[in-house]
Amino acid sequence: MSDFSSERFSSDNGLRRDPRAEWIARNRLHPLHKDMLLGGHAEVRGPSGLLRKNPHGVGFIGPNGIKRIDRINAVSGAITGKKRTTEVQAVQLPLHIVENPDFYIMVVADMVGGRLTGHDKDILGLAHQLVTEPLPEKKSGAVVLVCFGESKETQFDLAGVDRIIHLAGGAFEGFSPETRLAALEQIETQYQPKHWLFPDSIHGGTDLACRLAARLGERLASQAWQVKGTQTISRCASGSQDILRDTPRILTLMEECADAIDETRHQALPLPLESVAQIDCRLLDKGQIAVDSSAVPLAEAEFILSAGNGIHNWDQFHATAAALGATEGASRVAVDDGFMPRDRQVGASGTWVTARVYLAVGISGAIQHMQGIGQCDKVIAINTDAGCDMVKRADLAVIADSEAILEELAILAQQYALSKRQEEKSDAA
Ligand SMILES: Cc1cc2nc3c(=O)[nH]c(=O)nc-3n(C[C@H](O)[C@H](O)[C@H](O)COP(=O)(O)OP(=O)(O)OC[C@H]3O[C@@H](n4cnc5c(N)ncnc54)[C@H](O)[C@@H]3O)c2cc1C
Repeated sequence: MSDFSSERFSSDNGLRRDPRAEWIARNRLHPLHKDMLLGGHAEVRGPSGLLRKNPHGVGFIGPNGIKRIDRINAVSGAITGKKRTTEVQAVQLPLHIVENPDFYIMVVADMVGGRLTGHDKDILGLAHQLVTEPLPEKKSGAVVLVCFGESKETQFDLAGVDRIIHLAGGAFEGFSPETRLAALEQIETQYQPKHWLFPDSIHGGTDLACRLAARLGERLASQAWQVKGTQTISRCASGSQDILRDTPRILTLMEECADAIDETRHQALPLPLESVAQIDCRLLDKGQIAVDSSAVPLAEAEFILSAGNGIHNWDQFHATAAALGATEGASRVAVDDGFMPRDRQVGASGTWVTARVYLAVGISGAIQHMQGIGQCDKVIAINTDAGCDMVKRADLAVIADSEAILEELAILAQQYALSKRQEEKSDAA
């Protein structure tokens, strides 16, 4: 593997130029050109011997003093995969340390599908605004994430989590508001948080916030979208009016109430919690039931089958999505051509998705599309072009005609469903 340094030291410690590295840096079409830029080389010595600054390179410090980091998965992801981006961020961002916090702000996250949602991240951003608000005495606060059930999140540190209380295990899985409330009461007793922040959402945030407020005998602010110190603005009258009120201790917050954290890393240290009291639950979660996958909003879908310009048989695409139980997505071209509705568009000008599996069929991987799938766990590409950006980004790629692969997929899904039904029948017998 080549060493991409354009400068080397000679035996007498004088600076020696590497003409090959300089040539690669100048030649955009060279296969190693992008690796060189991503290697953190913000400066390259030009042919005249002058140092040339590369404003697009990771690590370049702009005129405003801000260091450029690789924040979108699309560019680096297309070349080196998602992991590379994570590494770059982890190295570049300064660590925010809270030694001995005087107070805590609790953020109770929805964690849909076991990962922080965009909504959760906005609230973590708002929690940091509340922490840094000027206080009469010089006090330091920490943002604590409280989350329940299985977690698949790997980037708590990048989302602004100073401390974390993670309650997993049978009692906290699924719909378990009574045990979760008992845990929140325990946290209240142990840490007396300055604020409790919840997502104003149908995923459990609003429900849990109302239960906690009722249990503590406090009034909460619901649908809050701006919190400025002692004053909070909440939406009311079906979203047609705002009301200004004093900031209470418990708030349910709307999406985009603040910017998510993206300039710092945080410690995400576990915060100890004494054992939660056993309670007799009157609610019993008997598991999930199948829903119509086509009715699931894209932003919440766990498994997306996405169609691009490489789909030529749309009936087959819809049938395969139904057989796989996948939510349908699309590239902008598929939407603009009228094959898919606008609310199914994935990407910069569509929906940013966070699926566990994103299956891109006949999608080339334009930057605008890649921006929308940056948070997906696993990307699978089906494409006839082995060199396209979607194939480079994908964790698994199938280089073949979309129609042939979708046909096989539909057959396999039907066979699986049939064998499941037969198993159930024999179990019942
Ligand atoms: C301001 C702006 C905003 C935009 N926002 C978005 C956005 O939000 N979302 C978005 O998606 N785009 C967006 N775009 C458009 C984007 O730039 C691309 O044009 C678009 O994503 C391309 O869609 P595509 O990959 O489906 O089509 P194409 O680029 O045409 O790619 C089709 C792919 O299908 C493959 N293919 C062809 N035939 C087959 C076959 N039989 N089997 C398998 N594979 C096949 C080809 O190899 C190719 O890779 C935006 C553009 C602009 C300018």
